[in-house]
Amino acid sequence: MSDKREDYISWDEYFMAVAKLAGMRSKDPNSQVGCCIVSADNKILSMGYNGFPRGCSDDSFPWARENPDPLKTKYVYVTHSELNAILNYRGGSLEGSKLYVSLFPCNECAKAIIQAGIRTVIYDDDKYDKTPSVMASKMMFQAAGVEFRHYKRSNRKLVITV
Ligand SMILES: O=c1ccn([C@H]2C[C@H](O)[C@@H](COP(=O)(O)O)O2)c(=O)[nH]1
Ligand SMILES: [Zn+2]
Repeated sequence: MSDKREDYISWDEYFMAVAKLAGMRSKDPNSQVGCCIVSADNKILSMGYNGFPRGCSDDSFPWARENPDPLKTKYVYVTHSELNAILNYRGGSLEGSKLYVSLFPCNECAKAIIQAGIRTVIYDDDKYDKTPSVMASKMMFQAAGVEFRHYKRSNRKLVITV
C-alpha cells in the first residue's frame, strides 16, 4: 500500500505560485507582476518580475503612473516581468517552453514571447483585457500559434514561513 501524500500541489499551482512569488520582489506600488518560464517537461528555466533596469535605482526613478511629463512616470523605464524572465535565461533556447505570468502580457512582451519561441502562455489576471495593447497581444498570439489559457485558480492558500 502506498503512503503517498495526496494533497501535493499541481504543476499549474506550482508554476503560478513561483511566478507570483517572483512578483513579490517588485517595487511597483500598483501592479506587481511575476513570471516563470518552464520547459515542455516541467523544468523551471527562468523567472522575472517588473522592475527598473540594472543601475536605474528605485530611489531615483519614478514609480508614478501619471504625470504631465512622461519622463516622470514608470512606464518609460520599467522592464516587464516577461522580458526580464526571457533576458534572465542563460541556457540557450526557450523554443517550445511555457510561460506562467500573473498578468496578461502587453503587446511588447507578446512580441518578445513569440520571437523567443515560447509556445504557451498561462496567465492569471487579465485586468487590461480591453486595452489596445492586450488586444494586440491576443491577435499576435493567435497569428503566431502561441496558445494562451487562463489559469484556473484552485484558491488554495499556500503558506510559506521564511
Ligand atoms: O506585460 C506586462 C505588462 C505590464 N507589466 C508591468 C509594468 C508596470 O510595472 C505594471 C503595470 O502598471 P499599472 O500601474 O498597472 O499600469 O506592470 C509587466 O510586467 N508585464
Ligand atoms: Zn509587457
